[in-house]
Amino acid sequence: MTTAAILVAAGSGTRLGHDRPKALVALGGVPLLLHAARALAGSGCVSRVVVVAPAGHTAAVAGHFPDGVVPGSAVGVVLVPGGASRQASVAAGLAALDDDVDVVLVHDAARALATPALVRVVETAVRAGHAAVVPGLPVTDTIKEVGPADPAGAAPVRGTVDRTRLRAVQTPQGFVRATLEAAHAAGAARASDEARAATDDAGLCEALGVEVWVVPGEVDARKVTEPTDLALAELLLARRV
Ligand SMILES: Nc1ccn([C@@H]2O[C@H](COP(=O)(O)OP(=O)(O)OP(=O)(O)O)[C@@H](O)[C@H]2O)c(=O)n1
Ligand SMILES: C[C@](O)(CO)[C@H](O)COP(=O)(O)O
Repeated sequence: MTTAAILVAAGSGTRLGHDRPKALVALGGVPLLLHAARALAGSGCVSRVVVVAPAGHTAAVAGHFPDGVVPGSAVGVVLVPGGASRQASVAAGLAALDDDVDVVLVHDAARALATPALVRVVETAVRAGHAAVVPGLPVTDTIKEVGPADPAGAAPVRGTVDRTRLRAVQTPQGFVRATLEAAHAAGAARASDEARAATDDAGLCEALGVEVWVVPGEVDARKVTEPTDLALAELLLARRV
């Protein structure tokens, strides 16, 4: 029984707007991807991490993992270059897993402050018998379904969704390896086109008819997408020390 993690870090970070790929942007002086890798290693349940690096930046990424391990741990790191979409990057990570791995956690470098405790909760739920597990939080805004927007950008409301039935899902997402591989194989045609690619791995499993389970997520696992998210992450990090 071996659990490995795929840490997807190959995105460009267009919405964050920095001069380097988002995963290499510093949070409290440490790159996002290193925060995320430390949480995976610190969970105690992850034996290896496959880091999916931005094309053209593999040397910079490797520099953060001297001796081929997550710093401060004995958890080995393998580096692979990413793809055109998040889905393609996860597929590249899947292809690099060792044969003994039976459970896979897929984690966004952009969710840098997800805690080791959350990693354990997800992994435990998979080991307990759920083939696909995602962390999620209740939605706090009222959600409207809308029609096409007019030229000024205003869109007509088509309805109000029952938010008690909704969850905003996070990573790490956990899977029985064979389930995740089957889901990626079935959805492979979508991976090269960002517009058609799955936005998360659980979605690929759902498309295959696999039941996906949600466990409680955490505020700290919020995704760094835009500059205000990075500012908020700095506050969350400062609160920890
Ligand atoms: N081709 C891609 C695209 C995304 N990701 C990773 O998937 C996670 C979630 O993606 P997102 O937050 O959307 O990152 P970016 O694609 O970099 O953001 P943007 O859309 O603003 O460019 C990130 O850790 C990102 O590095 C990846 O590995 N490969
Ligand atoms: C996987 C994810 O973080 C779950 O919420 C999310 O779907 C990533 O989406 P993005 O469009 O790649 O940021």
